[in-house]
Amino acid sequence: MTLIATQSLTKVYGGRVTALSDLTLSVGPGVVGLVGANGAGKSTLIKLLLGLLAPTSGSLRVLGLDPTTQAADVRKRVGYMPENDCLPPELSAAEFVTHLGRISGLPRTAARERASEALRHVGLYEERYRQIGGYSTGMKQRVKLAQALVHDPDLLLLDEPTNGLDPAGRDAMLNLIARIGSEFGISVVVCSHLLGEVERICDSLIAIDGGKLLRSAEISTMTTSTAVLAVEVSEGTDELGHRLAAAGLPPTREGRLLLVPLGTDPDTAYDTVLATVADLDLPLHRLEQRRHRVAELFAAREDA
Ligand SMILES: Nc1ncnc2c1ncn2[C@@H]1O[C@H](COP(=O)(O)OP(=O)(O)OP(=O)(O)O)[C@@H](O)[C@H]1O
Repeated sequence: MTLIATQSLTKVYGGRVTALSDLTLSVGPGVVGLVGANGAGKSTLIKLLLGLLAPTSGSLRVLGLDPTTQAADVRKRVGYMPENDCLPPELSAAEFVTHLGRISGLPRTAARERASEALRHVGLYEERYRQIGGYSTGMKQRVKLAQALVHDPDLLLLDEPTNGLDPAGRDAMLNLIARIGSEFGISVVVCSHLLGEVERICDSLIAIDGGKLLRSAEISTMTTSTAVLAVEVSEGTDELGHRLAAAGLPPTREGRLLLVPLGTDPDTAYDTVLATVADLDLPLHRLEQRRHRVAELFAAREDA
């Protein structure tokens, strides 16, 4: 099932600044990380998906709808958490989220109930009648998340939800987003300039750079295909390296470790390593499987 599809999507601001260039991508259900450096074009893409901006050229679909001509329908089914602080300090969270529920078309009582529910989900139920102006940054981010959830959307677009949070606050926010994805079955696109931060909660990643698609893939395929076996022997490291290379498993050296690519048949590779160590009668000190972190894969690609 495709939730978001873009075809050669291009956005040029004021005839001069190309924010997105010929972007073609397809997003399925789950928690999807949209990562890229500041200025990569993430916010622009989100605004196009919501119909807040019109593309310069190309086309896009969100839940099968065209945001350029069906923006109101898109926004009924999509929740949006903007990057910037946009909260009225004098209102309570309950008033504000109820108000946005009303704007989304909910009747008064339903809006109030849904607002309480959304604020409960984000952990602000107890504090919901306090003025937002007195909230911490973490609490304000949660109010922004609650207002995106109030109308029970099918898809959430979250623009830098961890902005301004300390490490503990970032962790809590990411856990909350992961929970929304798994418990409520809502698909989530979460924008971040910190790849290492979002990768742990995402099912797939889309990386953009300078408005162009860098890479789009499921996290599992990115990590498993590049797993390595780290082998450390107390002596005979060079000899073991040569023998493994001759056996079709050329390792790379990292200090005292040999990193052996496990490739597409990890069981056979594992057996070959063990057999070679035994054959050479070397004292095996360490043998562990390592997964690359996704950030390392992107870095490796950029170096290539
Ligand atoms: N309204 C605008 N007018 C002109 N240029 C713009 C406008 N909005 C964004 N840009 C430019 O478009 C490019 C992409 O910006 P965008 O905000 O989409 O990136 P981003 O990846 O979301 O970055 P950030 O995380 O810093 O917001 C940048 O060069 C930015 O300066």
